[in-house]
Amino acid sequence: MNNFFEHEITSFNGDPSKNDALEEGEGLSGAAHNDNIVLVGFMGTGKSTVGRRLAKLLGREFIDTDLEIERLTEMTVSEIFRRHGETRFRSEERLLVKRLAEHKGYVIATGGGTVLNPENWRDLAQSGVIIGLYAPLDEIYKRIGYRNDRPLLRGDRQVVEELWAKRQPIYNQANWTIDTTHKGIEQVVEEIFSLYEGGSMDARTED
Ligand SMILES: Nc1ncnc2c1ncn2[C@@H]1O[C@H](COP(=O)(O)OP(=O)(O)OP(=O)(O)O)[C@@H](O)[C@H]1O
Ligand SMILES: O=C(O)C1=C[C@@H](O)[C@@H](O)[C@H](O)C1
Ligand SMILES: [Mg+2]
Repeated sequence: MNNFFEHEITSFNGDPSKNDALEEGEGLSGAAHNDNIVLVGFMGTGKSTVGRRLAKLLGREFIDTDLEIERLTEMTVSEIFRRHGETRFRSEERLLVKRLAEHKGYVIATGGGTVLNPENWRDLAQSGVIIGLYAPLDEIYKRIGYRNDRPLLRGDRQVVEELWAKRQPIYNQANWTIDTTHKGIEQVVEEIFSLYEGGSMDARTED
């Protein structure tokens, strides 16, 4: 367990503005600077896009678990789901997380379902700080609703809505949560960067 976990864990009550995990003057400072920075959140919240830019800004190695699984299996995520089922995908994810968590200094964009496995959450949390990216479902559909590369987004909206709602309490256990709804990608990157620099960004995410 490292210093990050002295922070209050957030509790989800349907309102991301209730996240008050970050106190004035706190940030990702000191020795913690080499810990992994792990982005979690629902599909389309920006983990991959933000993570890649953040890593570049910090001069860190960037790992996108979905892309890494695609590279290792030589299949797209959709292909894995279609040909072998979600269970196979989750087991690839689990194996990868175990290995990643042994490293330091990465920026890691997880897949939308990676941290639903408590063992993945535990390993990633032990390896660094977990930052939750939040967006409401309407916004997520605007961003990625037209795409067909996320098998779990292809179902009825009602089913996706249930999935989204069920997952929020899990994502909301992140050390910090950033509401990305009315923010551009660069702004989200900058907010995480400020945290990293030890600034006093307020994670309650007022716009
Ligand atoms: N803050 C934002 N504002 C507007 N569009 C965004 C924002 N963040 C991400 N996007 C866009 O949403 C799309 C999905 O982003 P991205 O692939 O980074 O999501 P993700 O969280 O990695 O999703 P997944 O869990 O499926 O991997 C991209 O087209 C990206 O440009
Ligand atoms: O939310 C999810 O469960 C998923 C999100 C994507 O990142 C991929 O990992 C895959 O499509 C499953
Ligand atoms: Mg992604």
